Amino acid sequence: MQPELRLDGVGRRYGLRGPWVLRGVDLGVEPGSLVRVEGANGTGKSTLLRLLAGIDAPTEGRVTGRPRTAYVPERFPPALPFTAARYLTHLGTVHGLTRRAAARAAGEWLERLGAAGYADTPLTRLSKGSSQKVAVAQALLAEPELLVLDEAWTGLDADARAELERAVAERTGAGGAVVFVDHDPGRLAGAPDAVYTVREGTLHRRTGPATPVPDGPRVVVGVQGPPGAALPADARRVAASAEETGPGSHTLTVAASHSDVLLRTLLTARPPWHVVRVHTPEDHR
Ligand SMILES: Nc1ncnc2c1ncn2[C@@H]1O[C@H](COP(=O)(O)OP(=O)(O)OP(=O)(O)O)[C@@H](O)[C@H]1O
Repeated sequence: MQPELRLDGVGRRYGLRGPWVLRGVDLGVEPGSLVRVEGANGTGKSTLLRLLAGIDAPTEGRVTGRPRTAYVPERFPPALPFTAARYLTHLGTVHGLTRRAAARAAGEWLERLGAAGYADTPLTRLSKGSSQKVAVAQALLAEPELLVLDEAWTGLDADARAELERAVAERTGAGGAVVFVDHDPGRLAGAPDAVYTVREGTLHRRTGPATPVPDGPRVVVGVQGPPGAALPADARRVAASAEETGPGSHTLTVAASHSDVLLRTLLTARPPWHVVRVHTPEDHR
């Protein structure tokens, strides 16, 4: 069973006498949960994410229950003498994959993110967007139990952004936790289990409805689950509404921008759900 990562009384300041950036942070990240972190510029979001990712240690307080963690930093260091594929394969082996499995996973993720054409390009010659795809791929390679994403969507093209949203749904669907910061308030809107704001040097849990599901076009999805199975929690969160229409049959309404994430969540559920029908609300009448 995957451990729950916990921060208790955590504080961080830089330098012996630097001001406290964060103090008194108590936070648990449950397996399978999606957590959004918000806050104004320079409030300490990246500091918190580095602590969660385990690449920085708190000045005070305790971090316990570290799961297998992967991290997409705000700035990815590309100045390494490797091609994208060799770099990712190497990192895959560092994460515990065999060389063969790492090479396969590297190829699959470059393909999914639309960067297969850059597999043999040295990291130093990649554009900013392609570098970001490598940064995302290195974090997803080994199916981490905790995925920490610091502005990971920034610089990606629309297809890769959608692919990363699907990857997040897959991780949480598989029981992993995902913590993310993103400047777009609509990112994964409606999906997070918890939203925290970094303000005045500490963390505040946002109560009330999480980020509202955006207005705009909707899609209606008819699904049939395995006998007796409850609708997967991730699907329930992404959907704007869900209605049980018969034994195992549900009709879900979802923002069109989130329909891909919803479908992927259902199709990758274990056991998978059968998508019976996808249509617009107008067709439904
Ligand atoms: N390595 C460091 N050394 C010294 N000070 C740092 C370091 N990293 C962050 N800080 C300081 O800590 C504070 C919080 O920075 P942090 O990058 O965590 O905030 P943020 O909310 O992620 O900001 P942004 O939204 O601009 O990315 C800032 O005052 C920053 O200057």
